Amino acid sequence: MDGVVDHLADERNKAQFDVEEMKIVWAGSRHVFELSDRIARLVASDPVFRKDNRATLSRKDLFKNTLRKAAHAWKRIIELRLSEEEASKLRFYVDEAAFTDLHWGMFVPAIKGQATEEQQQKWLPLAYKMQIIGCYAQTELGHGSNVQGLETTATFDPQTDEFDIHSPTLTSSKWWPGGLGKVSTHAVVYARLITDGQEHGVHGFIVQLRSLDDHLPLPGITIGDIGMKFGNGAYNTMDNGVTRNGKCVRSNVPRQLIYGTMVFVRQTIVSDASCALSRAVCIATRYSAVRRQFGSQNGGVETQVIDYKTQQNRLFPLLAAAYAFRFVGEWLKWLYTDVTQRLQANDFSTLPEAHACTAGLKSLTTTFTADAIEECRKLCGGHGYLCSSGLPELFAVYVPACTYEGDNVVLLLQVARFLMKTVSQLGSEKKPVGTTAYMGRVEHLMQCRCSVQKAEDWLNPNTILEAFEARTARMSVAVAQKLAQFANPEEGFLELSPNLVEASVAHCQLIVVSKFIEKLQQDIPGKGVKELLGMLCNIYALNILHKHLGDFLSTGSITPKQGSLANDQLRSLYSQVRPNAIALVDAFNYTDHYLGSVLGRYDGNVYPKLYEEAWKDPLNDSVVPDGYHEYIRPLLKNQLRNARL
Ligand SMILES: CCCCCCCCCCCCCCC/C=C/C(=O)SCCNC(=O)CCNC(=O)[C@H](O)C(C)(C)COP(=O)(O)OP(=O)(O)OC[C@H]1O[C@@H](n2cnc3c(N)ncnc32)[C@H](O)[C@@H]1OP(=O)(O)O
Ligand SMILES: Cc1cc2nc3c(=O)[nH]c(=O)nc-3n(C[C@H](O)[C@H](O)[C@H](O)COP(=O)(O)OP(=O)(O)OC[C@H]3O[C@@H](n4cnc5c(N)ncnc54)[C@H](O)[C@@H]3O)c2cc1C
Repeated sequence: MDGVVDHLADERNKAQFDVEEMKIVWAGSRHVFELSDRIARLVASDPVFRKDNRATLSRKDLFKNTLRKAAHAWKRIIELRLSEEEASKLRFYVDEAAFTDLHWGMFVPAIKGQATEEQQQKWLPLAYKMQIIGCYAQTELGHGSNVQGLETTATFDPQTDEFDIHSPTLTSSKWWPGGLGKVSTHAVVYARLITDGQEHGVHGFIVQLRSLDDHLPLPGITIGDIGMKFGNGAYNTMDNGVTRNGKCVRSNVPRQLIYGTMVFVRQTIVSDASCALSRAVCIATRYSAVRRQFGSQNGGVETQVIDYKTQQNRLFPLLAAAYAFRFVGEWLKWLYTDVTQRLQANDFSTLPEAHACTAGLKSLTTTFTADAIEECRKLCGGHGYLCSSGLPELFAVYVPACTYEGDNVVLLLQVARFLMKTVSQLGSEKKPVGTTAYMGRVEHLMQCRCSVQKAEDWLNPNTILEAFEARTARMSVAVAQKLAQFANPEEGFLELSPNLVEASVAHCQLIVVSKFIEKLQQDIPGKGVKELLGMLCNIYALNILHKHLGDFLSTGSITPKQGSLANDQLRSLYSQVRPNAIALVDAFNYTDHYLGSVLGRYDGNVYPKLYEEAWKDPLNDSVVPDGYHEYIRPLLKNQLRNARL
C-alpha cells in the first residue's frame, strides 16, 4: 500500500483482534499461509495471468487465452521447480476454470484411487509430466445422477485382450466431461463391464481419445464441445465435451473404489465453497464500508451502508458461514484421509459415513454459497451487477457446483438413507458413532427442554448444540415413523422425500455447527482471535435457527419466546462484529488480482477505478457507435418515414 491512500484505513484501525494471527487460522497453518501468500503475489504480478478482459472476449479467444495461461502456468511450475502443493496453489490463484482442473482434480485422483499398482506405474508418470492430459468421463446425455443407468458398454474381447467401449445410442454419448471437448488426450471412461456375455456393473476404463502426434481423435471416436454455457466468460473457459464410441485400452478396478474418487472430489468442493464464499463476502463487506447512502445531518457525511442493521443481517451471517465452511472443510479433509487409509487396508466400515458427510456437506455448502454470491451482488446495489464487481462471473462459475459431482437434492437423499438406517438401528447392538453419535442419546433428545431464559443464554455452545441435536433427532425420528407406515419402503421414501431432504439439511447444519464449536475448543493464539471466532460461530448457528425457526418450533426443540431471544442475541452480535468486519475479510489475505473486483479493492478506492474501468469497454472504443449510420441516423432524421410519403 506504499504511496496509495487507504480509504479503509479507519475501518482497519477499529479491529479488536490480531489480523495477522487470524490469517494463520484461516490458512490452516503458518506454512500454508506463507506459501499461499508467496504464490498469490507471484500470479498477481504476472501479466499473462491478467483476467480483467474475460467478459468481453469471444468464446474462441477466451478459450485460446485459457490454453495460453495453462501452458504458461505449467512453464512457471517447471522453471521454479514448484512442489505439488505450490503448483496447486498457483492453479488456484490463476483462477480460471480449465482442463487442468479435471486433469489434476479428477483424472489423476481417479487413477490413484481406482487403478491397480501396474496401471498406476504406467499412467501416473505420464499424467504428472502432462505428457498425457486426462478427463473424467462419467456423465452421458441421458444419465448423470443415475450412475447405474449409464448405457456405455465395455465388452472384453479375449481374442485381442482388449475392451471394446461402445456407445450404442445417442443418449449414451458422454456429455459434460470437462476438458473432453478440445484438449484431453485420455479419459477415465465409465462403462458397464461385459465379459462372456455377462454384465458386471459400471467400472472405470482408461481410454486414449486423441493421437499424441496430431491431436486428432482416434478412429471410431467422435468428439466436440457441447456449446456455450451460462454467463459470458465464466465457465466458458472450459471445454465440456461430447464423445461417442471408442476402442479401448485395458483396465479393471475393485468395485467399491469407484466411490472413493467421488468422496475425494466432494470433499475438495466443500473446501472450495469457503473460498468462493469468502471472496464474495470480502467484496460485499469492503464495498458496504465504502458506500454511503442517506442519513447526512446538516451536510455531514452520509451513513456507510454497512451500518444499516438490515445490511448486517444479510451480510454477517455470510461472513460467519465463510469461516464455518472453512473449518468443516478442514475436518472433512481429515475424515477423507482417515477413510482412505482404511480403504487401502480393505476396511470399508467408515465409507458409508464418509459418503454421507461428503455428499451432505457438498450439497449444503454449495447451495448456500451459490445463494450467498447472489446475495452479495444485491448487497452491492446496482454496481454489483457490473462485471467489474467480479460478482456476476463468480456466480456464473460457481453455481454449477450445485449440480456437478452430484445434484444437491440427489445427494441429500443419500444422506437421508444413511440417517434412516441409523434411526432403524437404534436400540440394536450397532451404536451410532461419529457424526451420528448424538442419536445415541435419542431418548433424552426427544424430550429435553431448551433452558434459555434470556438472550445471553444463547451464547452457551452446549445450549446451541442441544437445540440443533434435538431438532435433527426429532425430525429424523418423525419421518422414520411415517416411513414405517408404508408397506413398501421404497414407495414411502419417494413419497416422503421432501421431509427426508429437510431432515438431511438439519443433520448437515448440525455437523457444521458442531465442528465450529470443536474448533473453538482448540488452542487459538492471538489477541481477540478466539473471541471473534466465537462470535462468528454464534452468528452462524443463531442465524440458521432464525431462518429455520419452523423446524425448531414444530419439533418443540425451542419455544417461540426462545426463538425471539435468539434473534435479540443475533442483533447484539452484529454490533460486536461490526468494527471488526473489514479486518475479518482482510484475514482471507486475497490479492486484488484474485478478487478481480473493483468494488472489493483492498484500498477501497472504488469510484475512480469504476470510472476508469468503464472506459475500457470495447463499446467505448469509438465515440459514435458502429451502426449509427445504418440505424440511428435514419431514425433521427425520420428518413424512413419520409421515404414512405
Ligand atoms: C471467477 C472465476 C473463478 C474460476 C474458478 C475456477 C475453479 C473452478 C474449478 C471447477 C472445477 C470443477 C470440476 C467439476 C467437475 C465435475 C465432475 C463431475 O460432475 S463427474 C460426475 C459426477 N457424478 C455424480 O456425482 C453422479 C451422482 N450420482 C451418484 O453419485 C450415485 O449414483 C448415487 C449417490 C446417486 C447413488 O445411486 P444409487 O444407484 O442409488 O446407488 P448405487 O447402486 O450406486 O450405490 C448403492 C450403495 O452405495 C452407496 N454409495 C453411493 N455412492 C457412494 C459413494 N460415493 N461413496 C460410498 N458409498 C456410496 C450408497 O449409499 C448405497 O449404499 P447402501 O449401503 O447399499 O445403502
Ligand atoms: C459445469 C459442469 C461440469 C461437469 N463436469 C463433468 C465432468 O467433468 N465429468 C462428468 O462425468 N460429468 C460432469 N458433469 C455432469 C454432472 O455430474 C451431472 O450433470 C450431475 O451429476 C447431475 O446429473 P444430471 O445432469 O443427470 O441431472 P438429473 O439427474 O437429470 O437432474 C435433473 C433434476 O432431477 C432431479 N432428480 C434426479 N434424480 C432424482 C431423484 N432420484 N429424486 C429426486 N429428484 C431427482 C434433480 O434434483 C434435478 O432437479 C458436469 C456438469 C456441469 C454442469
